[in-house]
Amino acid sequence: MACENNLVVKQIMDLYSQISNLESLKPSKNVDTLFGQLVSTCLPTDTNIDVTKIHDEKVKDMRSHLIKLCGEAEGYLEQHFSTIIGSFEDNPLNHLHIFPYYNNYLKLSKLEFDLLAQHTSHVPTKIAFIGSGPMPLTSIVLAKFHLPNTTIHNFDIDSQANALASNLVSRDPDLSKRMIFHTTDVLNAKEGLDKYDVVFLAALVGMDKESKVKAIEHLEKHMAPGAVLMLRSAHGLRAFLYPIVDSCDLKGFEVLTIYHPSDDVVNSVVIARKLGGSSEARSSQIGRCVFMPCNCSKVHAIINSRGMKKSMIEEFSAIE
Ligand SMILES: C[S@@+](CC[C@H](N)C(=O)[O-])C[C@H]1O[C@@H](n2cnc3c(N)ncnc32)[C@H](O)[C@@H]1O
Repeated sequence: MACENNLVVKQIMDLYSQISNLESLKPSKNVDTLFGQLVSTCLPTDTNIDVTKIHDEKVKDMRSHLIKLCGEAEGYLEQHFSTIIGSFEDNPLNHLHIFPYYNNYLKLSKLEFDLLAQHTSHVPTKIAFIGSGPMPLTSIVLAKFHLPNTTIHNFDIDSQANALASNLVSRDPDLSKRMIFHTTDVLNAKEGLDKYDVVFLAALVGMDKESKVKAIEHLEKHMAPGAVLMLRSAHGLRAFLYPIVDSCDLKGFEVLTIYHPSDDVVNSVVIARKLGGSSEARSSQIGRCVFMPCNCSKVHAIINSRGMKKSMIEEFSAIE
């Protein structure tokens, strides 16, 4: 059936035409309602929509523009709430729950931490988060709840995002010391990238395939062999909201796991290891781990077995 005749795709296209006609994407009742409807329309995972198999140019063009609009709106939303939360007299980190998607970040960061723990034998001392934003919630949640002795270096192209973000953590006795901010385009971050055990690449860094692959190639060039790259991708209808990262985009890396949540965590998580690391680093993996999509944030590591239902797992191999 032609994709644009698909009822859900028609609903997404209708929401897209309303969103693309908005005067501004800054938070307002109308903007919040439309994006709330868009997210709930794209959340179901029981559809057979595969955006990579859409040939209808109109739908493909709509998707690439919609991803950009979502990214722009997400930036404004973070700016808006970071300004409010940062204005509290006491420690702003006591008020993070005011951010509408705070619970999603609690679940996404727990999922990413669980995946990291499945594939590494030691606690990372230094992490880089590329594209941290005005509300660097991934870094804050990881530092506060999962990695109490890790320093997180946050990179963002936007100096205002970093100013808002550093204000959020400035009055926290612990995170003010463990959260460092750098203003730079990821493509200009060279020296020092080989000092990180783990590098996260935000979903909004590289909003189309070409720029995503460019960022990944840059990181592959400058990361340490054996270091872990955590990326965010999308699957099914959710790929109308965020770009997809495929295994074939990760040349120079060994893709360890691609995990597609089936709850309200929108992003899929991709974890890969830069080739050339020590055998010790590789042996710290527990085989070719694959994960079954599940609602709970506890990730079930299942050693790959050919008998697994293909549709629920993706097998990985090193990409030279
Ligand atoms: C809105 S944040 C989302 C991340 C989210 N705050 C988190 O904690 O997971 C994404 C950020 O990526 C930044 N960004 C986009 N392209 C970038 C690039 N090429 N280099 C560095 N930062 C970039 C944007 O300025 C934006 O602030």
